[in-house]
Amino acid sequence: MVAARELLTIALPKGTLYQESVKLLGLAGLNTEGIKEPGRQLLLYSAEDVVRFIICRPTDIPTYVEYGAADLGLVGKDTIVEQHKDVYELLDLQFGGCRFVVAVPEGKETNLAFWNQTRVATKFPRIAEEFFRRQGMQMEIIKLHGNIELAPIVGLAEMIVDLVSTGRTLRENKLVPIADVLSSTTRLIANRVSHRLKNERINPLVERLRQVVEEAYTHGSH
Ligand SMILES: Nc1ncnc2c1ncn2[C@@H]1O[C@H](COP(=O)(O)OP(=O)(O)OP(=O)(O)O)[C@@H](O)[C@H]1O
Ligand SMILES: O=P(O)(O)OC[C@H]1O[C@H](OP(=O)(O)OP(=O)(O)O)[C@H](O)[C@@H]1O
Repeated sequence: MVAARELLTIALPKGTLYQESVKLLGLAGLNTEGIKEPGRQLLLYSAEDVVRFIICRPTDIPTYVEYGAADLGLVGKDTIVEQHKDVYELLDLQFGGCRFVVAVPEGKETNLAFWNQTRVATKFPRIAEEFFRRQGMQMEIIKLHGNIELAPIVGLAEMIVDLVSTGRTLRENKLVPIADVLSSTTRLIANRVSHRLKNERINPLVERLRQVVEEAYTHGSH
């Protein structure tokens, strides 16, 4: 008798990373028809694969995975570093690439050390704090939840630490990068217990994903 496959729960990030996450899982052999256009549904089930998908905010993915509400999750490295949750990072999926920079208004001093003991606005306070500690700088970190570029324009902070992808937002708000903080791509993370107990389900999927990513990378589709 063939043993029934254990249910695998995968947390997917809403937003920027969603479509590419679904595409990658599809290429790795999962039936993703039901999750391509999820509408307002937050929990979807693929009976064929014995997989359940949780659709949540990117910032919440490490929490779902740490507590085991999801066995696996796809999320940006930036979020993993910022959240510092106890999860196991399995694979670099190599899409959703972006970098974090320190930026100041155009025409202002570009030597980072000059800005010691000033205010920096960011959505990622831990990433910023660790960066400035390594630089030997003491900054007042102001946590915001979005539209970070506004802060130096209206005098809330002297500088920002924020994500740059195309560079358009910085340019349109007349800000220039003066230091690199972190590079980020999407990672596959696992709950530590699931990784041990559900290895028969997780390992083959990880291997298929690894092949898909390697092929995509070799053929330059990312
Ligand atoms: N141009 C980009 N803008 C935003 N995020 C990007 C971009 N390029 C890649 N990313 C990656 O996508 C992740 C999620 O970004 P997204 O904007 O979809 O979420 P969010 O609205 O910031 O969600 P939350 O508020 O839950 O963090 C980022 O943490 C980053 O790893
Ligand atoms: O270099 P670009 O391609 O212009 O992308 C960078 C922008 O994208 C992100 O913002 P997002 O749209 O996620 O909104 P937010 O500011 O509310 O986080 C980030 O915070 C920048 O503002």
